[in-house]
Amino acid sequence: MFIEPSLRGERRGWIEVICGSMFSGKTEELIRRLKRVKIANLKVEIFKPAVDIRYDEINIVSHDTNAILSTPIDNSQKILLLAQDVDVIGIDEAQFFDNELPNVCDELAYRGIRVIVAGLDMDYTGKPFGQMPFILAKADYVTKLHAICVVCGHIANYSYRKIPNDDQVMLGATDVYEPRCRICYNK
Ligand SMILES: Nc1ncnc2c1ncn2[C@@H]1O[C@H](COP(=O)(O)OP(=O)(O)O)[C@@H](O)[C@H]1O
Ligand SMILES: Cc1cn([C@H]2C[C@H](O)[C@@H](COP(=O)(O)O)O2)c(=O)[nH]c1=O
Ligand SMILES: [Zn+2]
Repeated sequence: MFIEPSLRGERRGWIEVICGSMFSGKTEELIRRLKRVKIANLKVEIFKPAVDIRYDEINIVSHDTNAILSTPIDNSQKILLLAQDVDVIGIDEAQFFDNELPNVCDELAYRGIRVIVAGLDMDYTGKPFGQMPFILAKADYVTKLHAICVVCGHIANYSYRKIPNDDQVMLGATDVYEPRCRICYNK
């Protein structure tokens, strides 16, 4: 389990990334960390891409229906504007953000802010998704989570798309995707 360094005392920012396949628990882990931030009475702002309306337009919602309030935004630069006087920033579904997100995360960390980013490391074809590889490269801490393969029960790190559609972005949950291990994904 990730144990957070203290934000008390000398002000130092950093970037944490939570990645993995769909259903691996990224959103639950993000919510867990953000709830602890609130318990510590630190000031937090939480963002998600406005396109992510799968379960809710405003809240971040996990597959297990855990939820936390967020601000939907259509441009990563808005995070810099809205991050005045905060201690911690949370960002979900980072793979959907624009190319500036890695620089935005860097800038926030240099301002002394703890930045927690959750997102898919790979798309349904197994390719790195959006800006995630660049944020992973810049991260101070990386947590890679795994789902359970629905075919064989081993750990899964691929998101298998069940529906024929070549678009990289296709919102959905169990209606469209299932987590699979390396072997079952390639069958
Ligand atoms: N095949 C699976 N493997 C693991 N968890 C699953 C699976 N199918 C459904 N779940 C549920 O998904 C939850 C994780 O949801 P969530 O945090 O939203 O994941 P992610 O953000 O990585 O897609 C688990 O706690 C579990 O209840
Ligand atoms: C693999 C893959 C996923 N998506 C979409 C499907 C969901 O709406 C999100 C991922 O949500 P989760 O919190 O990780 O379960 O991304 C996509 O658009 N393209 C893909 O290749
Ligand atoms: Zn498998």
